[in-house]
Amino acid sequence: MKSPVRVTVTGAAGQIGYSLLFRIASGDMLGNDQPVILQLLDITPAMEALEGVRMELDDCAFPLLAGVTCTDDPNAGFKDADYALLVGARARGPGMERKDLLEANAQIFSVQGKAINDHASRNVKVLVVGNPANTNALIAQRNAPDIDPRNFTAMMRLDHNRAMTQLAQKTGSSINDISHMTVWGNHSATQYPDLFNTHVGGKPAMDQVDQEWYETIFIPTVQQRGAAIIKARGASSAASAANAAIDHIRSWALGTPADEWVSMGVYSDGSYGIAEGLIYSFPCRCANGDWEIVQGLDVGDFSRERMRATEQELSEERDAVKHLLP
Ligand SMILES: NC(=O)c1ccc[n+]([C@@H]2O[C@H](COP(=O)([O-])OP(=O)(O)OC[C@H]3O[C@@H](n4cnc5c(N)ncnc54)[C@H](O)[C@@H]3O)[C@@H](O)[C@H]2O)c1
Ligand SMILES: O=C(O)C[C@H](O)C(=O)O
Repeated sequence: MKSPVRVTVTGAAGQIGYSLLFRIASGDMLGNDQPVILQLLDITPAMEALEGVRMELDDCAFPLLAGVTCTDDPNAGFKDADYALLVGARARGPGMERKDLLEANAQIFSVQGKAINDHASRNVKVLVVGNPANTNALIAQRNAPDIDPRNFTAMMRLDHNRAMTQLAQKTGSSINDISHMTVWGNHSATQYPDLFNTHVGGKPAMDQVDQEWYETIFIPTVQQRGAAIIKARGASSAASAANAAIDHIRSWALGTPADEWVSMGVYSDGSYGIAEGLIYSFPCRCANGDWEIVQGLDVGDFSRERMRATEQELSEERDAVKHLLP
């Protein structure tokens, strides 16, 4: 049996937390041979509810769960963390864009970035889920100067999974037939789900759908899916968000299949002409606990324009929080 790894989850008493923790503890995220210690962080008024979640975790008698701590202190919450899932933040309501949350949530990520810098493992893998996820990841990363910036990522896997299903349903195929999906940019309404390199049943997706559906149905449906769920449920996506967080960390830690990639919000190194240092979603291959941006994909004028628009939005978000970026 491997020795346990420490997984910090913030906002652990919230909606996503409730769908996420039990799957981490059951081995869905890191494999069924990897014991975990859960370090649950939330704010002081949520401590009683969090205690209830801990009681339920106990009551599952998970063989892989080697310990659970609950705290409202970020310094304790991130102590020696090997993985950190930053979920805790306000969620948007109807009629809001995710960037409307910047002011309410940005401070959380500067405090937590500093706590990660001071207390987490030097190899900690950080996934930011709380919105606006990419810019919150940038804030955390910039407040953790002693950690490799590549270790800070933002969740785009929900968008990636949404795009896979929309395409499978349109083409009457199984999700297992879809490969090489890419969602570029920001987890926002400017994100660009790109089918030009995607395959359905091993053949180019764009030969199997028409351009009009792609432009007027597919792209807006994926871009607006979060809002559609808020409208229908009266609350933002939770189980599918937790599932995407599991998928993101699992790919990063355990690798992507040969010749396949996933979409991850990662530190831009200037690939595809995207400004260095933004947390931008690229197609990524993962192996040996590391990720790399897939190079050399076909990017025509249609794609280039949309990749730039979402980059521009991320630059504006970055400028809006520059007081929090050391
Ligand atoms: N990136 C994505 O794809 C994606 C998908 C779904 C939701 N989200 C975002 O995830 C976040 C959480 O969503 P939810 O539905 O679980 O919300 P929720 O309101 O149910 O839970 C949020 C939890 O965070 C806690 N929290 C607030 N401030 C905190 C702090 N400083 N430290 C630790 N915990 C803190 C709250 O007390 C609460 O328990 C929201 O910002 C939402 O918009 C992102
Ligand atoms: O849309 C939201 O605000 C929640 C989440 O980011 C989502 O995409 O479902």
